[in-house]
Order: sequence, then structure tokens, then C-alpha cells
Amino acid sequence: MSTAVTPGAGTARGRPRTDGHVLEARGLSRSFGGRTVVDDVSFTVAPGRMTGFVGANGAGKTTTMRMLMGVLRASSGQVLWDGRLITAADRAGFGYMPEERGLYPKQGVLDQLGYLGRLHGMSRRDALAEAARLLERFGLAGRAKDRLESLSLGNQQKVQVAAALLHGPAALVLDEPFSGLDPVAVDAMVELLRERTARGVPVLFSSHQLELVDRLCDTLVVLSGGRVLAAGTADELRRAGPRRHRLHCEQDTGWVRDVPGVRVVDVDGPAAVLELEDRAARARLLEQAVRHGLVEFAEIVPALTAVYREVTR
Ligand SMILES: Nc1ncnc2c1ncn2[C@@H]1O[C@H](COP(=O)(O)OP(=O)(O)OP(=O)(O)O)[C@@H](O)[C@H]1O
Repeated sequence: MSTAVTPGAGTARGRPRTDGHVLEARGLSRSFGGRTVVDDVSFTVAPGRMTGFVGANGAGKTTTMRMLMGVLRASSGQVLWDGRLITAADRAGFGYMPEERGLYPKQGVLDQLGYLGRLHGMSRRDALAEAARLLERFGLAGRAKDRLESLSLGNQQKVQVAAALLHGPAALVLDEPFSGLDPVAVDAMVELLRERTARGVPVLFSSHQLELVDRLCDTLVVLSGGRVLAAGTADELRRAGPRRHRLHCEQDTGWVRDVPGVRVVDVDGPAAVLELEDRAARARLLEQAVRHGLVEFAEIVPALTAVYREVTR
């Protein structure tokens, strides 16, 4: 099923801000040796919104993010910042966590962050102070003087995130920032990212951890085979799929098969999962259900994992 949903004005996590900047991919495509791996991809990352970028291995997420950041040239299409063509100066103000990471393994953690902060125009003092604060938030204050390569991979990852956040970026583009992090580190990172969105920063991150994406994201972009299959809030994507209800009675629910306007997805003894054609079908169903000892009738709110499977099927 292919679903295209335009993000609405409000979300379960609050109204989007209108005072920040908008990052936009417009018709981005990229081919390698004649093979198109990103094909006419368009989406926006709104100010103050956390946008999750999901899709199977090889769907084209990293390639798209590289084009957004200008480290890879697009075969066609544009990247816009506040509705105009993005510039190198705009991008220099972004925080980017590339898939290939790219800090210096032999350099000390704090020194390295201080150096990166200076590259972004911070004073040495401010860069070191902010780096120390971020390391503290990630529980790495005691490792500040250690060489990066002496840290575990998960801890190196936290330093990478700190590097992306250090200079107060105007937008964040993060390629799988959560992979390999323990649950406490995930929580610390969620909190840090939420602080940024609360200030109006647009955040785009890719992830294969759908439960996390569900918990964190205001908006989702689902990529498959280099194309956008669906985009919208998690609630909009849920609503775009079939609406299902769970019925539970005291007696066997096999009778539901004979109720006009009711499509049976599954019947298992006293429980059934159903799709209803209209309100009349619902009324007919409930009338019968009461006679069979109705215990529960409720709409099923699908997990994002189920929605994802549905749209990529
Ligand atoms: N430099 C390159 N040269 C040739 N093919 C490439 C290059 N970079 C990416 N590809 C191909 O483009 C496709 C998309 O890759 P990409 O890394 O963007 O996917 P992804 O969605 O980020 O995957 P994953 O979830 O595994 O990281 C893949 O088939 C990949 O092999």
C-alpha cells in the first residue's frame, strides 16, 4: 500500500512552531552508475519538530541525508532552507552526525570537542564549557581526558552526538544517532534532542528502532526503494491505514461473519478483530454482541511497527 499524508497543523505532541526554520528536500534524486537509489524524494523538516526517517536497509536514507548536508551532490532536485536554496553558510550552522561518524580516534575527547566547537566559530572557552556540559549529560565527564578510541563504541557515539550539538545548531541531521546506545543513554539523548526542538530547531534523524521513533517523533518519513512511501504524523499514518476494532464476548464470536458490513480480520473463540463498513454496521454488530455477552469493544490503535509494515508491504 502506498500512502501519502500531508502533515496536519497540530500533533499529539503539540502544535508545530512557526518561528523557526524549515529544511526541505524537494525532488531529490541520486544515481550511482546508472542505478537510481534516491528517486524524487520530497519532504519537509519543520521547525521544532522531530522528524523520523525510516526505511529498510538500502532504502536511501543515508544518501538523502548526505544530499541534505551537501556532502553528496544530488543528480537532480533541491535542498531548501526557509524556502530558498540552501547555502554552504546555512549548512555550516547545522549539526550533522554522518553514518561514517568521523571524529579523531587518537585525540582526547574534550580537546577534540573544543577544537570542533572552534571550527564552528565558538570561542575556545565557550566550546570547552559546552563540551563539558554535554559530556556530563551523557555521563562521560570522567572520560573527558581519555583518547576517543579508548571509549566503548556506544560512548564514542555519545561523543559524536555531543559534537553535533555543541555549537547550538540551527538544524540537526542525524544518521542513526541511537544505534548502539544503552537505554540510559537513549533517554539522555531524547532529552537533549527535545530541548533543541523546544527551541524551534528542526531535527531529522534516521533509525531502525521503530518503538523509539514512535515515542520521539512528531513526523515520520517512510522511504522504500529510494521513494517516499508515506509522510505525516504518527497519528496521521495510523489513521491512513485500515481502522480495526477488537471485540470480546463471553461466547464464541463466529456469528460476526454473518453481520452485513463487517469484515472479519480474525476470529479466535470469544475474541475477534474486525473492520466496519459504516455506522450502521457498527450498530448491527453491537446489537448482536450484547446478546452474546459483550465484554469489550474497542478501536485498535496500531503500533507504529504495524503501520510501517502496512505501508511498506
Ligand atoms: N557511493 C555509492 N556508490 C554506489 N552505491 C551507493 C553509494 N552510496 C550508496 N549506494 C547505494 O545506494 C543505496 C541506498 O543506500 P543508503 O546507504 O542511502 O541506504 P540507507 O537507507 O541509509 O540504508 P541503511 O539503513 O542500511 O543504512 C544502496 O543500495 C547503496 O548500496
